[in-house]
Amino acid sequence: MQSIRKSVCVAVTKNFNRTVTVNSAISEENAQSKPWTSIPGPKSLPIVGQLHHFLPGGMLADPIKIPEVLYEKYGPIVRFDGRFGSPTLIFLLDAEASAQILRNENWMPARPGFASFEHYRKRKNKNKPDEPTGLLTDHGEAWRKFRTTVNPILLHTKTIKLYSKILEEVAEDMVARMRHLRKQDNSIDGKLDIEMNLWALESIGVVALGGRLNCLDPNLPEDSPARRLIQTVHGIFKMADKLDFKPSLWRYIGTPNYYKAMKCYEDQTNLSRYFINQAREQYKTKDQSDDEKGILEKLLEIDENVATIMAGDMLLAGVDTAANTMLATFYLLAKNPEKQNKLREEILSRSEQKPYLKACIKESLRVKPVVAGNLRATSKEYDILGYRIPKDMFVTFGHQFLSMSEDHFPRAKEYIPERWLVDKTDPLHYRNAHPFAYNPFGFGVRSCIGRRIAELEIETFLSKTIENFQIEWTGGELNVRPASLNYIVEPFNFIFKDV
Ligand code: HEM
Repeated sequence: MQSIRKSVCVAVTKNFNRTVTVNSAISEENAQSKPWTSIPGPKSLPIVGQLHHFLPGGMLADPIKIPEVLYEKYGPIVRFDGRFGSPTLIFLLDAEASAQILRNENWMPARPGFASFEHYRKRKNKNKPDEPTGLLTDHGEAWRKFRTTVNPILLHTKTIKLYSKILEEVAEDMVARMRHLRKQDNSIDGKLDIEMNLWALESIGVVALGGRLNCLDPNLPEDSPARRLIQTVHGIFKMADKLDFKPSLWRYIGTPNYYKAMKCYEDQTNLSRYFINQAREQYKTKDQSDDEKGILEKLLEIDENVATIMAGDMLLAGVDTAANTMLATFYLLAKNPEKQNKLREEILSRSEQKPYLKACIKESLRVKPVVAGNLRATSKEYDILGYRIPKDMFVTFGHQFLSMSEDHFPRAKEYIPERWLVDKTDPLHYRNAHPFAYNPFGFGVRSCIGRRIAELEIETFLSKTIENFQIEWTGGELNVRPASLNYIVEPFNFIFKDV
């Protein structure tokens, strides 16, 4: 008899029987579980596969409703067949089943999702195949080695705290810029998403490179490197969606989108190198003690290549994520003026601790997370919810669906920062939810390395905004365009009144 490592969970949610078993080998007991090909999912047609469901009139035409529609129709596990090189995906909408895979994949987790970017970086490295390409695109031992090098510096609280003052200056400059852009009716002239991108790039720029990029200069030209870098960041997430998830023939032939993507990746690499080289020139004139040294300086002392790649990846991963979280938080506070007033009271009290501020941001990431789901490629076979999932299968965890579910968070659709503060006797207490129902920064050793940085940036800027402006929303629902990230799009019906 084989020795089998196994954990089993049985529960009933809605009408679906749930069983989760994780095995390194299949036992007689769970040989009953069905093959992954029997997992229910939208019907495939010859050639087009499941594409027609996403077209106007199709059941998945509204991207925001996809998880709800899938859950109602198929239950907590759904299969999407791959076509033309796009991977087959198993969509998990169950917290316990997600926990089973994420916990078991936590030794050296593989997060697919940037295959075409990885292809670009590996092709660029073809004469040095052993060189790393970075946390977003490396897997296995290469990823582990890179992450082990950067973790002690990027996750060091004292190092992150070094940036508090300069991030406050960035926030003050952004508030001044918003005042400058305000029209007579207190709305902002121009596109608020671009403005938030400029703030996010300036903020992550000071952390990644140790100096100001001057993105908030009122005379910043339209073709400035900062604005071009922002465009390439949007491009990378857009291309990941088009080439790496949707059906595309780029793996077999050079499609027009393939060439577009390669150009975008090249531009992003060159633009971030431009900023990194500028920062390195400035270091030459600085004489700093070890305590004052920032992330780039410390990484440069360890490994020049790792330092350059990490700085570039921060300028990539830290822009759209922080900008869209900011926009979502503005909206939720504008729609909930009593919460906004409570937050302002805490900020104006000048108290050192700001629990309500932190709770407001946590709640925004629950209600309107910028990353709706996460991904892993399985490193072994699993028995999940009665199905056998093979090794190397792509599994998506629908974390936004779970964090908005009444099964985990009472009054789930409401914005209630208090749920992160009340004690455990209160039904709203966040710990009543399954721990894997709320994962906005991912899970485990592969979770977001920029989490503390993002939190500090957002807390600093949100404080300054709420201190200076009463934010209102003048109508309609907020428009969210889900893609690789949840993008908040026009119209931006915000009013920023002086407090
Ligand atoms: C609100 C802001 C942000 C959110 C919600 C967010 C969310 C995430 C999520 C969900 C992941 C995947 C984790 C996993 O696979 O388990 C991730 C990975 C990552 N994030 Fe963030 N992120 C944010 C901001 C940032 C910032 C500011 C940086 C810059 C340092 C950053 C850098 C990264 C990197 C480099 C990875 C890949 C980590 C790895 O694979 O080892 N993120 N982020």
